[in-house]
Amino acid sequence: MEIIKELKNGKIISKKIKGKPGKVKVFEEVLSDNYILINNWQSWGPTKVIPKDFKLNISKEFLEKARFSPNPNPELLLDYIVSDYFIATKDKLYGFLSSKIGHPYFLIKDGKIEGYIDYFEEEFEDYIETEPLAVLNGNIDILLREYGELLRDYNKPQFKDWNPVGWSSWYYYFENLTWDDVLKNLKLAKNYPFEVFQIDDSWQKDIGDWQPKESFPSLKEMAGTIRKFGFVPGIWLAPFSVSETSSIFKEHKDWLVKDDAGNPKVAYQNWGKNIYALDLSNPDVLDFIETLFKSLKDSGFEYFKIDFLFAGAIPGKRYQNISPIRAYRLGMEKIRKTVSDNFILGCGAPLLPSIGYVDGMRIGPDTAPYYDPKIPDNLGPNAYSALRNTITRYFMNKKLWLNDPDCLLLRKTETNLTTNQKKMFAITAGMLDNMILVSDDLELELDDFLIPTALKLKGGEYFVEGIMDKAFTIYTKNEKVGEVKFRICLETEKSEYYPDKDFLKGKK
Ligand SMILES: OC[C@@]12C[C@@H]1[C@H](Oc1cc(F)cc(F)c1)[C@H](O)[C@@H](O)[C@H]2O
Repeated sequence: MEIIKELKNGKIISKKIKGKPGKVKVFEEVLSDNYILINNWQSWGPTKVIPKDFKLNISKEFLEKARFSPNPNPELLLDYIVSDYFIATKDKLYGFLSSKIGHPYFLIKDGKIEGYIDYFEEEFEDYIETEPLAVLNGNIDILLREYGELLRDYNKPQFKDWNPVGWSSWYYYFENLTWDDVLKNLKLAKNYPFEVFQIDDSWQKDIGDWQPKESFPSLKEMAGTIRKFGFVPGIWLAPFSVSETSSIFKEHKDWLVKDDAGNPKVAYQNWGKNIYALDLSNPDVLDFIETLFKSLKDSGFEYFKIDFLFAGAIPGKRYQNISPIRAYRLGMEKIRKTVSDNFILGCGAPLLPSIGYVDGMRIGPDTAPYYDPKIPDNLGPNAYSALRNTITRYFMNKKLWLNDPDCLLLRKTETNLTTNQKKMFAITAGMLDNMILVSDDLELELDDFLIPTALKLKGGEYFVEGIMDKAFTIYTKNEKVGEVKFRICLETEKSEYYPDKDFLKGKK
């Protein structure tokens, strides 16, 4: 039985289901255009415009390593154009309003847009209402903003109104960060308007063994030192991931998501290892998560970048026969409750299932010291695709969470980024009121005029026009700069801003 709620420019559809529905088809409509805006389920995946006959060219080798990173049903990517949560054309938007139990997605099949919700193996004794689907008609630029409002109003997320500015170690030091590097950058960071100083992947014994490795001090000393320099102590971890070499893997295989044969299931490969997923439906695992975050908080950390979160939502056998999405949200709820007054940045995270559990959300692939529109979207690092997602997912900002576009890389050496590419990123992130994080060795010479440039543009009302065109026009209005318009073409790297303002040109 279908439930329909009429809107001024469309409708919201849901239905009642029970039993073991598995993959439920809830919608289909002839595809009325040659170009579609598609979306990926998690932080690092693309939101982008493609022709309707686009070939994803996802290889089996890629899927062997990435596993569930690109999709909870990765095999679909071999045969179809898949779009998670929402899909659009220039005058229609089809968008699910939640992913609390099922995973909603679209396939392009035989010239049609088909909408599905995957409830995996979960069984429902009583009727449940399906994840609602909004079907909207109008100009896509307006519809995206409206979809963001519908998502906000349906999910009603609470998140901090603190829009952090800070430093992160990853994009210069990667896993080679030493404690001396931390101390050096802490001293230099005092010359910048940073509030947060975040240590990224490098400090830990192993993925799953969240104690400092020998060359780092205790967690208490790490956080205390950062605080002593006047910054909010931030730390990275991948809380739902367990590496094959970790003590958890050796001692608690019962805590892991299993395959049909009852063996631990590889969620993805990284760090040269097989990485497994914690079963968040298991009360003992939730106790582990609570103890972990309580100890990080008690050590003095106040900002948590929680990464590779998709691992918590992989399909497989669990302690309770609930959907992977429901299990994931149990884990996220536990983290949110344990560090409720601290800042949580989601990363590598399934987007809709994370609404309400994070304060900030990485909304694009990793940035990189290169900008290349020709690199195919494989969730890999690229300043071009990070900037593209910053624009195409702008409508989520300050409705669902604070958008984290990933870090500004401002160094003039050890990079292939031009000042113009850095400027495009900084101006866009500022105008769209995103989190502003820098990741460089602060001892290097930086195009650091872009930090006050971005900060001056923040805090306003904003809108993006031309989301499906070759060039975007970003509008911002705030009391510091008045009204600024920024026309940007990512492929040609041509951009113009109106009115011409000195601070945009590198004059302090
Ligand atoms: O291990 C630390 C690290 C790299 C990981 C993560 O970025 C990734 C992004 C990917 F697409 C794939 C992957 F394996 C990692 C995350 O997005 C980065 O910011 C940084 O924290």
